[in-house]
Amino acid sequence: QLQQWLAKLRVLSALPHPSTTATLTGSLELIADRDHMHHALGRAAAELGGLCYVRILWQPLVVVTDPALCQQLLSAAMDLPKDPGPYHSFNTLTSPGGRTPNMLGHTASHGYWHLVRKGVAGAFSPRNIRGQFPHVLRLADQIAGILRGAGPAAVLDLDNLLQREAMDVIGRIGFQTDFGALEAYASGAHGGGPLHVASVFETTKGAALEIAKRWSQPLRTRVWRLIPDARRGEACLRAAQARMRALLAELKARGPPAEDDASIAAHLLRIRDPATGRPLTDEQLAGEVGLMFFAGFETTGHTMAWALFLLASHPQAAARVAAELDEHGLLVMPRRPRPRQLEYADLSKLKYLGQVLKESMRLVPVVAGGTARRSAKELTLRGHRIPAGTTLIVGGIGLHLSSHNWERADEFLPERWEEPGAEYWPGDMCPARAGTRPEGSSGSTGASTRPLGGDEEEEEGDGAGAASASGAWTLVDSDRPPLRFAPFSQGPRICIGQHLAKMNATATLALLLSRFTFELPPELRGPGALWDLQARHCRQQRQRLPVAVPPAMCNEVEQAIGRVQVSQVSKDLLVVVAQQREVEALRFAALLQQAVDVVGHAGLLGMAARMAFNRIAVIAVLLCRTKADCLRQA
Ligand code: HEM
Repeated sequence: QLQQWLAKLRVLSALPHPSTTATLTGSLELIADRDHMHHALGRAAAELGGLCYVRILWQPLVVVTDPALCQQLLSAAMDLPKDPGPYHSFNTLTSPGGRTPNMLGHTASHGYWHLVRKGVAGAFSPRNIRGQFPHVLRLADQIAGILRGAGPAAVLDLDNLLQREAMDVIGRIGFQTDFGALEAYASGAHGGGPLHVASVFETTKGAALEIAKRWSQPLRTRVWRLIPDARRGEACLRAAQARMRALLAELKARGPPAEDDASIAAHLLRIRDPATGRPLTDEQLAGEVGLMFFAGFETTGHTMAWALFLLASHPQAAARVAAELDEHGLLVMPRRPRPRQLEYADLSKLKYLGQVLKESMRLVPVVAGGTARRSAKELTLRGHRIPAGTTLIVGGIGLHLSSHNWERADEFLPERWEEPGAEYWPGDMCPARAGTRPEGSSGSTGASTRPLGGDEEEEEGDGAGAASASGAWTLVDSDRPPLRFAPFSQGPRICIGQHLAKMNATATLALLLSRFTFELPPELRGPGALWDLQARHCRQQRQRLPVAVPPAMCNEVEQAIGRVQVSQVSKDLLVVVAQQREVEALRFAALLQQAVDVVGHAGLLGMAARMAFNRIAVIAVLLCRTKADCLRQA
């Protein structure tokens, strides 16, 4: 095995790779700094090109951000299976031990996956999503009520609120169930924060966070019994699985779904295996119920939070959104205190808001890791050999932030979307197509570019390579120009919830931005602010309303603060550091704590390690302070 592994590394090292690959850790630093991971991966893609090789610890990865290769690898024609490794932990969200893979984690794009994908496609059709618009509006209105009710002096966590809203939307549309996540917030049942009270939202967040930690800490799954934080994470996972089973029991207790029931649950319960006529087993159903729930709420919530953050840091763009809302009679103004109600048809008319949403999804794609694939056969890509069994990371953040794919790649420029076909790789950047710039949006078949709110044709499924209304498969048109914008991925395994996510995000942002303006505190303005920790201020029209939004993408602060709270070590000090953006100290302390947790719970040196940790954490914090007033607080 060692020989095979070394041989694989030798073959892969013919690909462009980072010059600073350490013998033991490889290029770990690329992902170790999670707050700046976006920049690091974007830079790596720009430096190394669209096809490169990186090793993270012992794991060799081929990272593909060349749009033409991404299109080819993710096409239905190529049918490249998913790599089971990265998806295993996601399966554990919905099934004990990850034994029953859900649709997302199914490696092959046929058989079970095809059955389920086709079976639920109707629930996500544009017509069905359009019918759910009033529910979304009601929930968005509930957030507005919370912002208003909190008053000008309150500090709110917008990212948390928006995730709650997305969760309630899925509860309503998916399962005709009220998860009450926003209600819990409004009634104060959320306690001191997302890690404290075991409501549906907190349990689910805790479970999702545990999965994220398992991704970034490979040994965690093996030693979880030794780490109190991991034990708590495991408890959240089990609680989340139990909730999914309880939800399924509730759904089944309602009896067979009515004919006109268009919910995701009804679609799942109607699925029959064509060969045996049997429905999905309870294990499979619980997995799919859980998947819909998990895949949709954090992604959509964070996406909305990032759009608000970017607008808050780009007042000119925010002013253009306000002008557009005003033009459509939707903006709250002194002369128009009660504007007309937002309608579904407005969503496609709010062109600039759509551009803002696209640009923030380009700049901060919440599924930053793209999709992981693994070929059973050796592949040849751009003349390079890729040995069988190599993990390929396709698309994701590098696709969106590489200067090979975009001009001024890391700037927030909603205006770039005014150009028709901006989502396609232009001919002059694309070696294989020099001079063949795509002709505007008319040729668009990319599902992620589909307009909202118009009179769309009914579409069962998802565009490129998706199941059509008849269930037949359309192959990706090989003449289609490659996409350089794919926040929902592409090909047959493209996100099934994209229409729902876009409708929810556009409607919620339109409603909130028609009533509030969001503003950053002065210390967070400036070019580097996007990539730093965020404590935000939001201004209600004519009155100040500070709102704190934690970093949506990586949960770094949430994790770090969570750990600090767990051990009661220097908690206040570290929270102050987090607020002041001295991330390094926080990360250092969190790392130390992880080490201490392992040692401490092995029963050896526990006390001594903890005492040492206290001291080192305090020193680290003091060393990292830059401002005199923070020193005083410390
Ligand atoms: C802004 C919000 C969202 C983003 C950015 C997003 C992104 C993605 C991406 C990139 C994938 C492919 C992942 C991979 O191949 O590893 C995916 C798959 C998936 N998403 Fe989403 N998603 C969002 C919202 C939703 C919602 C609201 C739902 C459902 C309620 C959902 C359900 C799914 C499912 C079931 C899959 C698996 C599809 C398959 O394998 O056939 N997503 N999503």
